[in-house]
Amino acid sequence: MGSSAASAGAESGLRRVIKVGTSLLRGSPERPTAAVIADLAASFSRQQRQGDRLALVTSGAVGLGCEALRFSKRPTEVVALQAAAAVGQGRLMALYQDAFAVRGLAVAQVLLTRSDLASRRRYQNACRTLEQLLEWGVLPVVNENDTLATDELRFGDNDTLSALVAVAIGADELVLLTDVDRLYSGNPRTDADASPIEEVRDLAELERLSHVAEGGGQWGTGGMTTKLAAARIATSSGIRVRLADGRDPAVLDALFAGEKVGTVFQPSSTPLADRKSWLAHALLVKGSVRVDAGAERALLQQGASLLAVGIRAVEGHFSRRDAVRVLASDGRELGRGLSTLSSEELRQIMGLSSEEVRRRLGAVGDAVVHRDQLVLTCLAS
Ligand SMILES: Nc1ncnc2c1ncn2[C@@H]1O[C@H](COP(=O)(O)OP(=O)(O)O)[C@@H](O)[C@H]1O
Ligand SMILES: N[C@@H](CCC(=O)OP(=O)(O)O)C(=O)O
Repeated sequence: MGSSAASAGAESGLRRVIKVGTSLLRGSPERPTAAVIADLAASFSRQQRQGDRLALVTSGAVGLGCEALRFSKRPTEVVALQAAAAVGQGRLMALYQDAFAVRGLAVAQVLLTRSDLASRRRYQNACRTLEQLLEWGVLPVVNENDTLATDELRFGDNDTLSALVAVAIGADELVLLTDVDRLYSGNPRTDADASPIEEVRDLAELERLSHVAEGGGQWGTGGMTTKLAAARIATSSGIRVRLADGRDPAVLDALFAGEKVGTVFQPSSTPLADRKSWLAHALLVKGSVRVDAGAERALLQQGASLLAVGIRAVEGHFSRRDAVRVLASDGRELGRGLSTLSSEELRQIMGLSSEEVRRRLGAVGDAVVHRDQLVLTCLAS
């Protein structure tokens, strides 16, 4: 995020986002939820004193709601999940408030929906609020606004949300705490031969590993699949990701001390800038445009804007300023960006020269997707 970069420069410590999954926050008879949170508070307060700026992304609203309602398993209907989250979110915050107060730390509830982050104005607003909390030394405790998020606009899991929060605050590191000690070559619960993976060096290696990820347990939602998606978002934005076992109360201190635990995903050496990262990851894509070989060359080799003359097909229904995928003629994704024209307008003018476009549509700019509003996702490494 623009403003965070400047203020982050003056800090002595690191900016870190720690995501705590449902699998941990459900607790166990030996280590109930309150004990998990008390351990987090102890580690957080030590690290804040070292100069780090920390934000927490927490799951657990549905899990704690289900516990309060004495449900034996997670409901599957969205409305029941939303109502359970409404029961659990207040309980979750009360636990954080109490445990962090013991350590002298104030906490702030931040509830976000996917559409908040997909609108640039609301995204920047959220960034500013998070920045203010960090400056005050107050811990943002972020969760998805489960009760309000509509089905098609839900993250559902908090892994993706945590990566976007890490991008939003200009974090150096994203820590994913879960109930498995690291990434394996297969789900260790079902595959006895799965071998541990300690380091994922770049995005190409991450892509090659995508097949190893499976879903999670009874209470977690995304499993390893969404953790790898989160790692892709964060590392392509220059943020190191560490996946570690939150069942171990000493794990955060070890991570903060720089010890090798869990799996580390190294950040890209050519990270996307803030705006491009937002275009690549936060947007809700409404449709796509397919371009010819000449347009593909102009976009990839010259960094040009996309003009109507290179568009061969338009898919979906979208309005001016909506996000679209830019596809090669064979369907490969080249990039994502904001379209200056609606799908209906584009269908009238695709393949036409800029002069002809103006004759038909009046005073519109040459670029259908301006290069400043376009990120070439196919070049990310
Ligand atoms: N390749 C893999 N390596 C490690 N864990 C995996 C893998 N594939 C699937 N998993 C599962 O992912 C689970 C963690 O995800 P999840 O239950 O969603 O946790 P959380 O609630 O912390 O997000 C682990 O318990 C493990 O069973
Ligand atoms: N927002 C939801 C989180 C959903 C969830 O289970 O996420 P995760 O811990 O990533 O599997 C909640 O608070 O229950």
